[in-house]
Amino acid sequence: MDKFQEHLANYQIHVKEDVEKRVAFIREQIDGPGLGGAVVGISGGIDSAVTAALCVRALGRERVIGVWLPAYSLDVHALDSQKLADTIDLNLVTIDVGKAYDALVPAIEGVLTLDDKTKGNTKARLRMTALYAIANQKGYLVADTCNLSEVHVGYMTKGGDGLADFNPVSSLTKHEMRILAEELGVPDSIITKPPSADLWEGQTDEQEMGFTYEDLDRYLITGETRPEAKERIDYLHRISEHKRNLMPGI
Ligand SMILES: Nc1ncnc2c1ncn2[C@@H]1O[C@H](COP(=O)(O)OP(=O)(O)OC[C@H]2O[C@@H]([n+]3cccc(C(=O)O)c3)[C@H](O)[C@@H]2O)[C@@H](O)[C@H]1O
Ligand SMILES: Nc1ncnc2c1ncn2[C@@H]1O[C@H](COP(=O)(O)OP(=O)(O)OP(=O)(O)O)[C@@H](O)[C@H]1O
Ligand SMILES: [Mg+2]
Repeated sequence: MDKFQEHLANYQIHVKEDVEKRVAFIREQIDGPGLGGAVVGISGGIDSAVTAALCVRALGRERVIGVWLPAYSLDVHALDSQKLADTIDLNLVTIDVGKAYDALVPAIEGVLTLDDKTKGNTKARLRMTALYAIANQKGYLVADTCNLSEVHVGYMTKGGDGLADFNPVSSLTKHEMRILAEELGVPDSIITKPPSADLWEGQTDEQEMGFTYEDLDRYLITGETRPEAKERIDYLHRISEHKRNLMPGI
């Protein structure tokens, strides 16, 4: 077993304690300021599944709202979101942001043409708007789902999935998320699905980032990885500093 595998095996041994630590953190975030509960965007992917499962464990079904927010999203993700809700007893609602997207994009394109990435980021920022409307109205907090691997390279939309009120998974690499997902009873189809932002057709995280989660997580856990991957990870980390330290001011 190499250093990376040893680290993951050790995480597996301590995963139950880790669940308790994260559940306590969520209770502190919500009950500390006397708030009502948490709202989580549910995409059918593993990061939101783990985040929602932790929130339900911490707060109970009545104080967590999961929101499926389709905008030309794939059916497979809708099915997985429902499967997750049935499995972890999550109160799941749907808000279609497709119509808002269809109205907003042509209005912006009256000024300038948007490429697929910018349009995709616009979807993510519309989702943020819907989640905050719920949190605002109910006195809830928005849960962030970005894991350590994504945050390290800035693989999230600024003001979209990169904006929330607290994050119960921010110290976990993607590989640790998979171990935690199994512990929390997240359905297998969600755990084994290739990670995707689903912001445009055919998008996958690893293809867009230009390295694998194994390359990235090995680097985060051991400090070493393939030289070509290291160069690109360091580059993405450098240019995404502004997403980890929001709004410098003077
Ligand atoms: N140096 C700087 N200082 C301060 N602000 C700076 C900046 N450079 C750019 N910015 C600002 O940041 C903006 C660019 O950031 P942003 O809007 O995020 O856009 P960008 O980083 O170009 O794209 C977001 C990336 O995250 C991926 N993503 C998004 C959502 C979910 C997931 C997923 O894993 O599921 C992945 C998406 O596929 C894409 O590759 C610029 O328009 C500018 O406003
Ligand atoms: N269709 C959607 N409905 C609701 N929330 C969404 C949707 N798409 C994305 N999100 C939100 O944006 C977050 C970021 O997406 P991301 O793809 O990184 O995570 P994920 O889908 O949970 O896991 P994975 O990385 O394995 O795809 C999601 O966790 C979720 O909170
Ligand atoms: Mg996803």
